[in-house]
Amino acid sequence: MTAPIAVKICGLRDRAGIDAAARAGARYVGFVFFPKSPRHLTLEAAAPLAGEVPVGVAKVALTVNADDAFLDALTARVPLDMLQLHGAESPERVAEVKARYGLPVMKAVGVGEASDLAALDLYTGVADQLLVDAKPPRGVDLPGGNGLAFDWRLLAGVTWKSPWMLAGGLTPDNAREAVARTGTRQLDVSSGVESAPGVKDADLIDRFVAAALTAD
Ligand SMILES: O=C(O)c1ccccc1N[C@@H]1O[C@H](COP(=O)(O)O)[C@@H](O)[C@H]1O
Repeated sequence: MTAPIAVKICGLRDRAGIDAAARAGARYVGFVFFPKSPRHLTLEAAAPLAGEVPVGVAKVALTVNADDAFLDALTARVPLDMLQLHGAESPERVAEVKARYGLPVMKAVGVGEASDLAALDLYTGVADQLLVDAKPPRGVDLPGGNGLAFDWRLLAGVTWKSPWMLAGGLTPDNAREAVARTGTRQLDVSSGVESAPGVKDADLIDRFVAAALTAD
């Protein structure tokens, strides 16, 4: 049986964004803990926000090469359902984080060309989920959240044993095409549902989720 399509809205920073994502039918909401990002949240800001997320919507914390001290503080203060590791974390580090915090881990891998896909195999069976994102262009500081897509044709005929999400440059206008071209059952979006960097737009969130959920 084909899994139903699930949507993650990442980079939420306020109650209005959480409400919009939950109302639209998102399955996951993401909070970014990376100071260089326009979507960065402090632990102090994130804790009450995470507490507002309705039951049934998974709260995902995105970190980039975070050390144990930060993850200890994050997991102690913010109620979470999943950790998203979006840096250069090795498979060993993913396994360590999973064991230490007892939370499911999603590992992001940047894809720009066919040879990048091999890295995803290293995390299959180690991470609970894979996140197949666009590789950032050279010189760009953010490892994700750049609103750029990769060539989805690279995924033709590719499958992984672990559940996976597609990310990178998704928008309300290309969500259906992304599902059709890649066969993904999970979509992760940030920039494509914003009116400005870090500012989520309820109408775009609505349109994105509606497009994704009716993509079949
Ligand atoms: O959103 C960010 O600011 C961010 C910062 C650091 C790492 C990842 C980040 N976002 C993730 O990137 C992808 C794609 O985002 P976009 O839709 O292309 O803007 C997504 O997984 C976000 O969770």
